[in-house]
Amino acid sequence: MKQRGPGGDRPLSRRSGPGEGTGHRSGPSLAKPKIDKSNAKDQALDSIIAADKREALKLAPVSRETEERLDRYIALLREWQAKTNLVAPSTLPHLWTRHIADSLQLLDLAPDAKRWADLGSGGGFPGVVLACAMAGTPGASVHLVERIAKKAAFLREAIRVTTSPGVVHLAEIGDNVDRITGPVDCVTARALAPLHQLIGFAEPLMRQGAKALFLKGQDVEAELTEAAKYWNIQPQLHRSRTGDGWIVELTSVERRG
Ligand SMILES: C[S@@+](CC[C@H](N)C(=O)[O-])C[C@H]1O[C@@H](n2cnc3c(N)ncnc32)[C@H](O)[C@@H]1O
Repeated sequence: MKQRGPGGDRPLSRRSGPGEGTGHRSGPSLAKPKIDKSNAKDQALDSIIAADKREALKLAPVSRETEERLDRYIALLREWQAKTNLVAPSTLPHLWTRHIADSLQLLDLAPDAKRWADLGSGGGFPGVVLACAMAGTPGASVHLVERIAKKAAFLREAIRVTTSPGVVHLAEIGDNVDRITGPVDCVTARALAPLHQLIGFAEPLMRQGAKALFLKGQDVEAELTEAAKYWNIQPQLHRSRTGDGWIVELTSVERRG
C-alpha cells in the first residue's frame, strides 16, 4: 500500500526561492527541497517488510505460486489495515515472520491434511495462509470461522484475490463448528482463547477424526495444567520456529468425569 502524497514522485523543485532575482549578488539560493514524509515512511516500511519476507521464507519456504498468493494477501491486508484493525499495528513491519511463517509452520505438522478448519480467523492467521498454501492441492479446503462481520468480509476478499480454497463462515464458533460439512483433518486456532476453551470449541471436529494444532505463547505449561482439569489429553508440544511460543498438538480429547 503506497500512498503517495501530492507531488511525491516529482523531481525535487529547482524553482527560484525567495531572494533570487532581487538584486542580491551572493548567487541564487535554491529552495529547500520538500520531503514528502509519508512517502518516505511508506518506502522505509516497504523495505523492512521486504527484508522480513526474505527471513520468513527461509524459516518456511513455499512454492513460487504460494509466494505470489501470499504477496496478494499481504497487499490486501495492508490496504484494509488502514480502516480495520486486522493485526496489531506494531507487528506490521514483521508481518511475514510474525504472522505468515508462524502460520506456514503448521503444514509440516500435518503434511497429509487437506481439509482444515481455522477457528477465530480474524485477519486470516493461520487460515488464509493455509488456504494460499493448499491452493494447488486437489480436494483441499480451509474453513474460516469468524464472528465479526468486517473481518469476515476481509477474509472473503482475501480468499477471492488469492483464488484459494477457503470457505468463510460469519458465525459464533459454538453455533457453527459442528455444522461444518464434510470431514476435517486438522483444526487450528491462534490467539483465540485459553487452551481448555479451545479444546471445547474443537471437540466436535476432533470426535470426527480431526487433529488439533493450537498456536500458543510462552505460558503453555499453565494452560496445559488448567486444561487437564477438564480434559483427558496427551499433548505433543512443538517449539515455534518463529519465536518463544509453542504449538500444542492433540490427536484425541475426552471430557473428564
Ligand atoms: C485475537 S484475534 C486472533 C485472530 C487470528 N487468529 C490471529 O492469530 O491473528 C481472535 C479472533 O477470534 C474471533 N473470535 C473470538 N471468539 C469467537 C467466537 N466465539 N466465534 C467466532 N469468532 C470468534 C474474534 O472476533 C477475533 O477476530
